[in-house]
Amino acid sequence: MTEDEQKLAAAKAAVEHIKDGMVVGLGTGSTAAKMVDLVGERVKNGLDIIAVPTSEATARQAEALGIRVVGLDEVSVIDLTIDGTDEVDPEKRLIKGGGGAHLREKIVASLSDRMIVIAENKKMVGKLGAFKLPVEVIPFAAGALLPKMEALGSTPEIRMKDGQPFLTDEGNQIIDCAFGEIDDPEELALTLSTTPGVVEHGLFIDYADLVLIGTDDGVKTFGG
Ligand SMILES: O=C(CO)[C@H](O)[C@H](O)COP(=O)(O)O
Repeated sequence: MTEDEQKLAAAKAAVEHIKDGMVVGLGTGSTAAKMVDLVGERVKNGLDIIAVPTSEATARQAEALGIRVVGLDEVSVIDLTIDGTDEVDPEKRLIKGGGGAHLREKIVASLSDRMIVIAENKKMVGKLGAFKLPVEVIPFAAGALLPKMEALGSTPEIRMKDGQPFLTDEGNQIIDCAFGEIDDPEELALTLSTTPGVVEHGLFIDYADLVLIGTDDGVKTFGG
């Protein structure tokens, strides 16, 4: 199975959890995009749901597929959010934000009754940190935060796009922090969350309920 096929298999398994009447959070990224396509097919076949997208890109995709999209202020509860990940460890802790959408993704996930994470096999890791941890910061503080990220044990770099700092949907910048291995994700998450200028980091701890991993031997699940 190619990585794309593994992503699709995980996305298919996740979409089966969506039922009529649900408010569904739609993640961001290439795996989430496959899931959104599948949701679009089900909507065309009569599925009645409301969707809360986690990025402008996902909103555009969902709208083009005829999925009813609303903002957070229009729903009182999100029943289920389905999103991709950059890494997931055996305790269902995640690194997200490779696509730069982790701020909205975390807000939507935090307001959801349930989060299903979908990914291809290589995203499953024993220890988080090989993927550079994305840290969203306000542009005013970006340069000043680089030494702080270094002091935490990482090699930080400001994410660039077309020769300019990459800007998130909220107009912030991202510092990608290469840790190699993160020994204590909870402690790092707390430190980052209490650092002035940091808007949100890509560590998702206690967010994922069910993880669906596409593998050559079918979709592996852990959690519930
Ligand atoms: O967190 C994310 C975006 O901010 C994505 O879910 C993550 O980067 C995985 O993306 P992909 O499915 O393209 O590998």
